[in-house]
Amino acid sequence: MNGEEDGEIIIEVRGLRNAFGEQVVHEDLDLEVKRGEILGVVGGSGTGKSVLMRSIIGLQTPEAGDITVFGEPVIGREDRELQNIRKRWGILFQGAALFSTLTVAENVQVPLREFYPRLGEALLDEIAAFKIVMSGLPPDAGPKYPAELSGGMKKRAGIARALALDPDLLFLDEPTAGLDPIGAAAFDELIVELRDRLGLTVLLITHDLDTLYAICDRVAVLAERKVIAVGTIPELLALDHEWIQEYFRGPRGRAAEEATEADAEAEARAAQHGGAEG
Ligand SMILES: Nc1ncnc2c1ncn2[C@@H]1O[C@H](COP(=O)(O)OP(=O)(O)OP(=O)(O)O)[C@@H](O)[C@H]1O
Repeated sequence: MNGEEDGEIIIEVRGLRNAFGEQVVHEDLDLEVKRGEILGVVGGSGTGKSVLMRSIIGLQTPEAGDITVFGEPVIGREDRELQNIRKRWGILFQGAALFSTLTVAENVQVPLREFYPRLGEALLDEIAAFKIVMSGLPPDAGPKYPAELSGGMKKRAGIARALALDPDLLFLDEPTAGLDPIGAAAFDELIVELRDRLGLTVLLITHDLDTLYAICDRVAVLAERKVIAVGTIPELLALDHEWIQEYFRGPRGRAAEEATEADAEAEARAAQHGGAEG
C-alpha cells in the first residue's frame, strides 16, 4: 500500500496510457522502482522513455493509469499538493538544462530559493558550494557560467542542482549522452557513489550499454507501448525476445559485457592480493 512503509516500492506505475492524437505511446504500462536500486530504462528511439519519466514527475498528464511516488498519487494533483514530493526528487534533464544566464552556483540555488525562500545568502552559497564539490566539480566551478564548462562539467553541474534539496530519488535522462567513454565511465561512478553515500533510488533512461552493464541493478525494457520485461541483464538475456537479444547481444552489447567481466576479474584479482581499495 504505502511504498514507504514496506520500505520497498518507491515508484509504482499501473495501467499507464499516454497518447498524442492518434499516436498511442503507452498502453497498460506497469513499472515498479524499488528503494535503493538503480533502474535503467531502455527502448528503441521514440518508444516513450522520456514521456514515461515526464509522466512520473508530473510534467505530462496521462490519459489513464495510476502513478504513486513515495506512496503518494501524483496524477491530477495540484502543483501545491505535489510540493512535498517534488522536494524529495532531483532531476537531470537531457543536456543538463542549466540556466545559461546564471552561474553554476546560482543554478544550484534555484530549487533552494524556490522551496526555502527564507534561506539567507551566506547559507545558499555554502549549500551550493557543498553540492558542487559533491558532484565532482572543482570548487572554482561555482562562479562559472554554463557556456564556460565542458559537456561533462555541465552534467555534473546538473547533478549538483538535482542534489540541492537532498533528494531521496534521482531521475536521470540520458546522463552519459555526448560524453567521451572516459567521461561517461567517471559519470557512472559518480552515480553509484551518490546512490551508496546518500541512499538514493535512481531511475535512469539510457542508450549507453556500458552504463547498463556497469551500474544498473535492474533494467526495464520499453517496447510495444509497455514495459515488456524488467530484471537484471542476465535475466533479460534469458528471455526469447528479438529486440532484447539484438540489443544486448549485438556487437556493442557484447563489448560492454566483456568490459564488465574484465573489470570484475581485475577487482577479484586485486582483492585476492589484498590490494582492493574502498
Ligand atoms: N508533447 C508531445 N507532443 C506530441 N508528441 C509527443 C510529445 N512528446 C513526445 N511525443 C511523441 O511520443 C513518442 C515518444 O517520445 P519520447 O521522447 O518519450 O521517446 P524516447 O523513447 O525518449 O525516444 P529517444 O530515445 O529518441 O529520446 C515520440 O513519437 C514523440 O514524437
